[in-house]
Amino acid sequence: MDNCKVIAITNQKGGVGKTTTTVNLGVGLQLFHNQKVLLIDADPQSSLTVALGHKNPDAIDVTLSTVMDAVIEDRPIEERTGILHHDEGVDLLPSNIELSGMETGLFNLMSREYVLRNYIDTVRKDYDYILIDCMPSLGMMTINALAAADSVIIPSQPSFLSAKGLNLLLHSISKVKRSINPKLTIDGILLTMVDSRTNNAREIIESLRNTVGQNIKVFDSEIPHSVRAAECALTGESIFSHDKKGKVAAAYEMLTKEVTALERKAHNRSGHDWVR
Ligand SMILES: Nc1ncnc2c1ncn2[C@@H]1O[C@H](COP(=O)(O)OP(=O)(O)OP(=O)(O)O)[C@@H](O)[C@H]1O
Repeated sequence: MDNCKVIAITNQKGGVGKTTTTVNLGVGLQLFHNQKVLLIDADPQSSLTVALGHKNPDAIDVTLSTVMDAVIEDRPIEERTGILHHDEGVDLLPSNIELSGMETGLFNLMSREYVLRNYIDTVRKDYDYILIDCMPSLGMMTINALAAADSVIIPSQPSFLSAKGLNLLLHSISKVKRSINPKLTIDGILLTMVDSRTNNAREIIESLRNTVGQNIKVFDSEIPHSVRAAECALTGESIFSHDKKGKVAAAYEMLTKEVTALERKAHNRSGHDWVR
């Protein structure tokens, strides 16, 4: 057994802060908790790859689709194939447009849900955390991410957290849990781009915490809306480099504490079970 935790950062809605959360949670886990982190870009749009400074993903030869292809073809994967190192101490498995062809090809395979998981099994011994930045859909790549993950973090803007959207996502998660990955859990919903200047922002959040929060953890950390966060993707760095004293950096640092605390709880619980 290794100690690696694989987290899928997912929401079928686009533009809710999945990529920004993947970058800043990942770099924050390295920076504040000294964790070894791999970030996987599971979206052919490649926003994570771009956000970590690779302005032209299509020029990258070896990507997630290369290693998934090797799994499908049953070819051996050499250590660190395709993995790039970022200056801020995290590793990245990039993606580019080739991943969209891969997603279509998966449909004809027998064990199509397990391709990413089989790849991750070959690298998880090297990391404490693997974060998967999912694409904004509930298609086969996202199913692969959920099949490979130990848990899920759902970023959402408070005003976009519709009951319908959330139910759809929870339905997919529970389907994957039932049929292919019984250990899958939900770490929580992360409220992003919170704009405290709008009059009713607090009311919406309080009402969410009282309703959705009854069934699913809503992280205490709330990521504020800030132009400094949006700038990061353009400069290829995390908020901790770009604006380390700002409110977004503080919020993501707090999220790293909540996420690592979840691990300690799970650890204590399993120790307890073992004692019993
Ligand atoms: N806290 C924030 N404040 C202001 N802008 C933000 C914040 N977080 C993210 N953004 C910006 O909002 C946009 C969407 O964010 P991001 O790319 O992280 O979302 P996403 O869910 O990954 O999108 P997609 O579904 O397209 O992959 C980006 O332009 C990003 O820079």
